[in-house]
Amino acid sequence: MGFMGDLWAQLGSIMATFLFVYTMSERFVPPLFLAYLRKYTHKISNFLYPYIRIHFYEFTGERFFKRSQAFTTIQTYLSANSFQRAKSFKAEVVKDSQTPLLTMAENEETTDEFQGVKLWWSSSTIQPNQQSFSFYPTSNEKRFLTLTFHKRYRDLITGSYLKHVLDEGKAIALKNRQLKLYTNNPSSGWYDYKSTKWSHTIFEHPSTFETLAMEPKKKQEILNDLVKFQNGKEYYAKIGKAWKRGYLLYGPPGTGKSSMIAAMANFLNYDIYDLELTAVKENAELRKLFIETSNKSIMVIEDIDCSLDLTGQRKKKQKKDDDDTEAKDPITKKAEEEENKGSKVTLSGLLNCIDGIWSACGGERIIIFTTNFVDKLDPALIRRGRMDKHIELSYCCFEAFKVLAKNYLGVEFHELFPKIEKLLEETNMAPADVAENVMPKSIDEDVHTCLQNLINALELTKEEAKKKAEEEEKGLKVEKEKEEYAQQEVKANGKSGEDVEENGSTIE
Ligand SMILES: Nc1ncnc2c1ncn2[C@@H]1O[C@H](COP(=O)(O)OP(=O)(O)OP(=O)(O)O)[C@@H](O)[C@H]1O
Ligand SMILES: [Mg+2]
Repeated sequence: MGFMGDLWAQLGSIMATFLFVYTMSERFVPPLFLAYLRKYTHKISNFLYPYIRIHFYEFTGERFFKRSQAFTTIQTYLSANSFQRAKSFKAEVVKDSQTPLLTMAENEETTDEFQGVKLWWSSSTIQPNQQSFSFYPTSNEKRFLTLTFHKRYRDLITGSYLKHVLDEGKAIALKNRQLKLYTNNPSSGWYDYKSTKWSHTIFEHPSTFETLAMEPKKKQEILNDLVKFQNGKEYYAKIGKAWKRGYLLYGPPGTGKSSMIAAMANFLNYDIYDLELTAVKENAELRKLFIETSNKSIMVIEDIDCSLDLTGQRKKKQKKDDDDTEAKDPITKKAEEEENKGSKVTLSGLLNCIDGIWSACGGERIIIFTTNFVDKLDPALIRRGRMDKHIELSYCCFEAFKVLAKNYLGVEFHELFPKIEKLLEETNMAPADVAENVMPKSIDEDVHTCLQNLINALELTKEEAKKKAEEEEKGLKVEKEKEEYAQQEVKANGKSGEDVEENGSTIE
């Protein structure tokens, strides 16, 4: 840093002298001669300052909306490589609160070497023009990193070195990567350029595919699918398809849909974006949210059937058009206006984000919908190509129970297993309920007691289901009888009616 600082100070005064001479000459020297002078001034300044500088800003894009990935990656690279040379760092705690991650502090400089070539990196901040004085740092500071190198190495640096920095930075980031769980912020707070559309917290869900209770064959199939997707960069490029995949998880409550999403994130090492659709006001906002997501991520829309009236919206609109001609009373009108004030995200807006042109910004993304009622969804939403794989998570089978027994009780076999197997075949119980029944409730409960608790619960559920079925059958029987009775009455009345008519005509 000392070397560069001195060099620039000397160069500064030489440049100032040149500028002075140049300005004076503009007044007294003829234009032709001035053109020559300009050419040589440029050559001399190039000779005296033969360095190239490249700036990497923290926020890029129009109006600096988007956080630059290059900035973050370079920062990661520098934090790993400049520890010996820079003197001032900012510390940030990462994975499992082990050693903190150090990034170069503002206005700090460090050197790097690549294939025998020396380069300089510095970090700087531009303070915004402020009207009022404040003791506190402002949130509108613009940070950037500057790379300085001799122009002789232009090709080497812009070609190989920058690629090396970005690749290595990415690899380090992946190693230190801590999964994040993002949720969308209400759009009312989006308008500060630095404020983000997503808030995040550290994602530390313990669910994995080992702890997930389901048929081993089905589990393996899903794992294979995920691995194929993750390694499919070239394949997707070859077939001309955006590198993304949609999963629809459906099944009754407590069958492991959310647990499976967590297991997928842990398996793939992807962040989760939990999209709360009801907080999104319109399609344009939805698009902005999709753009702000990063690669290697899973976008989740839970309970899609409840999030929005996506299924009914098109029908409703049609109906509304029909109704428009009719006059509406003020109360109905007001209720409709209130309804429209909420989310205006439409089915086509959502479909457009999933597989329209917007989905092409970035790859390696998974989108997951969950629902308890698959039949309620619009077929357009879940057709293959959008939701490529439909996964049904169902009631607990014996294979799934064995996973739970191993996880919760540490047993792979027990004399009560055959009885449980039989009961599970005859009963519908969600894995969440099986898990709850199997879990020891106190330190005195041993494996046998826990399994017996499950058997009791299964027998109770079986009994209840039997009663319910009987009642339903009874209800159906009564309904049928009523219907038959009504039909007989109609028949009888019809006959007597005919008689009356006949009689009537005879009387006449
Ligand atoms: N297949 C499963 N394997 C392991 N644990 C499970 C499974 N299903 C449910 N559980 C347990 O039950 C709890 C609830 O499950 P989860 O939240 O994944 O269900 P869900 O299908 O998302 O339910 P909902 O439809 O109500 O959102 C989990 O915390 C987990 O402990
Ligand atoms: Mg769930």
